[in-house]
Amino acid sequence: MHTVGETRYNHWFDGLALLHSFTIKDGEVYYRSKYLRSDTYKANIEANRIVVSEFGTMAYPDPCKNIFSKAFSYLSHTIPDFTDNCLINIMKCGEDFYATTETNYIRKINPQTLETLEKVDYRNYVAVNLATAHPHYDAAGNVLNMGTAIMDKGKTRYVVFRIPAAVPEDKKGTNPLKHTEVFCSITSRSLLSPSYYHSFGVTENHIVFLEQPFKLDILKMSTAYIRGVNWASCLAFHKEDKTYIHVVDQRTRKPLPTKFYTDPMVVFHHVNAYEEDGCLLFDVITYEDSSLYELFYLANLNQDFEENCRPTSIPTLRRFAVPLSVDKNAEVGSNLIKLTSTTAKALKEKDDQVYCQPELLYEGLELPRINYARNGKRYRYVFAAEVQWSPIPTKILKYDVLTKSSLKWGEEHCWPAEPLFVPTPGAQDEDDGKTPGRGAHLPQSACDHSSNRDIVWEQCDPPSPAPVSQSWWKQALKPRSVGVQSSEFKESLKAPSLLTPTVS
Ligand SMILES: CC1=C(/C=C/C(C)=C/C=C/C(C)=C/C=O)C(C)(C)CCC1
Ligand SMILES: [Fe+2]
Repeated sequence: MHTVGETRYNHWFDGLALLHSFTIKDGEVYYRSKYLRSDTYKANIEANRIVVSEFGTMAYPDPCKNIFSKAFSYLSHTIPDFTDNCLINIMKCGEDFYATTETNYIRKINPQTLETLEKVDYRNYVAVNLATAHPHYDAAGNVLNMGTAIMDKGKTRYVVFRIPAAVPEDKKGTNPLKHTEVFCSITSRSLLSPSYYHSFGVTENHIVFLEQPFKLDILKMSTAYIRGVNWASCLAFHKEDKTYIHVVDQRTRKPLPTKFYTDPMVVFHHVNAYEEDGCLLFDVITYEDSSLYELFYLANLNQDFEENCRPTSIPTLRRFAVPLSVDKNAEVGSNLIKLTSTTAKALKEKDDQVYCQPELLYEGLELPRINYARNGKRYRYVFAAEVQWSPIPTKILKYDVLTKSSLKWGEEHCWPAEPLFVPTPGAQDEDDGKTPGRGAHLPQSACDHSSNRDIVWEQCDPPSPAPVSQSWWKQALKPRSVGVQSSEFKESLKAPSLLTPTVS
């Protein structure tokens, strides 16, 4: 919902959350939807205008009656209380389902009726101010998620936390969130400008976290209300910085000692990650800058995109490879990746640094999904929305990372959303997601050009060569300087705590 009364949100990531439910049964699909009755929704509807700030829209509570309450209402926002408009994803915790966004709030929902239930503040269970809407699950259903603890006990950290699927026998009936534990944490390079991240990767033994130069400016955030600017303006891409690749060993819960890094980039979605012959490979959708967020201002979306809003970088699937153990005596400049399955490189540098150069897999895709049974493992298929020079997808894509071929589906007057892969119960093949009885016995492979149930997949040309703007390789040739901790970082250590997460 992008308008409330006479007011209108500015950005696509602001709209009031709408829950969707699809039930696929006996060859039919049943659909229902309902607005999430968040506190934000209720306050807006009651005031008949937008009164709670979202990512791209700064809003103020009901007009204040007098100067004192006005001053109070500004001051009370010095520590921002974020929105509970959980518009990004659905998370399963034990038997419970939650609608999620990236703030400290999640909302329990009834998956059958789509009713909105309790509002949960992550900060009651783990000290985080923000958390991703893309948690991971292990085979037992335990949740692994990441959040940022801003200036907590003098430090800003990226915290990996685990919510168990089941509670201990003697605590039966209690909420699994009460048993949340910190799995590990990574100290942010900067106290006042931690990286923004939308997802992270896991393999069977490791966790991959990209500390990218797309950063939140905490000082800007803490003064955003007074300055009347939105949260989006507190995010900035620092093209002069590097992207640090943190790899945590799940067995020791400690980051690997080698400093892995790559060129500056922006990543929203990790597709998958896995281990192969002593290397960790991870596939991500990369951008050269943060222009994606600018594209999604509704004012831009109302115009003719192709004409006015060409993104400066298109979403590109890239594969990175990181060696899990680095020989200290390896020659500087040597490639530590000996795999034949990828052209991604990891170049040894001095001072325990390794520069990673990815392999380009495919250009023009977003909202990636996989068969989640393959998460953290070797896999073959990416299901995604195809996005070329317009952010509105018109096709879904099935990309085969092994053969590097792809199939596309599109139909006139159809605009696909994020494709969700639902495996056939008991399926053996990774891409077996067919409804039994409706062509389920046809062979399944990326080379299958034939009619796939009612869906006609179209075989596609191999990806076109990278356009000139995709300057990864050129940049890779430039000399790279070793990162130093900025004076801002040292200064910030003296600053008082602005956002203190609470744990009870
Ligand atoms: C409200 C709010 C935030 C919201 C972010 C959102 C809503 C991001 C959505 C991202 C999507 C949908 C990405 C898709 O690739 C921040 C910046 C975390 C911090 C400040 C408060
Ligand atoms: Fe996402």
